[in-house]
Amino acid sequence: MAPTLLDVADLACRRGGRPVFERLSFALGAGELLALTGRNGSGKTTLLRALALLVRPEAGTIRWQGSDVQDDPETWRGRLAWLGHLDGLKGDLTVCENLLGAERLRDRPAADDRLDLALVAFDLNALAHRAVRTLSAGQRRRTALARVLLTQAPLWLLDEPLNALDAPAQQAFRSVLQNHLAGGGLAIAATHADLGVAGARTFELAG
Ligand SMILES: Nc1ncnc2c1ncn2[C@@H]1O[C@H](COP(=O)(O)OP(=O)(O)OP(=O)(O)O)[C@@H](O)[C@H]1O
Repeated sequence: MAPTLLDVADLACRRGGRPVFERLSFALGAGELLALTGRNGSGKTTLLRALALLVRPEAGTIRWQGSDVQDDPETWRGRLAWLGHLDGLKGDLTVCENLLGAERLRDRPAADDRLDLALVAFDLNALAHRAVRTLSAGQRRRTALARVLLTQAPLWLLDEPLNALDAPAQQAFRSVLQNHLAGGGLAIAATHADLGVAGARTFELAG
């Protein structure tokens, strides 16, 4: 097993006043993928949101290389790429503008070659200058995944990444994810389907 980078210990979260999970612990190292499984409502999204500091845990710690991420939320957010249920894209902007805008927000303008690679990886070249509101659900999902790739963040948090993707797009996603892991990246993905990535570990939330 790779040395631990992300260490989650005794995490507990409540939503709407009800406990979702408690005493949840796991560790993840470079090159590892954790697939979060479990029934509807078992807490997969809640766990991803807690890791992204979008939901405040009731108890427990999230450490990156030994430091509590709550001590420096800004730096922690810079280490994450987030793909939610909703794609989080701006409908009036084009595919390219969405990708470049997200990187500008991170204060890391994307070089043209990295943008091209992200567009090619998800077969988006022909759609690059289309407004996102004119795209299909799968095309929007591919755009959101291209944005994840563009971040070059070490930890990817992905909520149902295969949603709306056709078979070629699912294959493109697998290959991008495998490259990310091979380069020492980490990923945590909530999923109801087999991600199809060899060596993935599974963490089942009991609900
Ligand atoms: N904003 C909210 N307010 C109150 N309760 C919430 C809220 N969001 C989620 N919950 C509750 O928290 C629990 C966990 O929800 P969560 O979305 O994390 O589950 P999930 O495993 O991702 O489900 P699914 O497989 O349906 O996507 C559920 O019981 C849900 O009803």
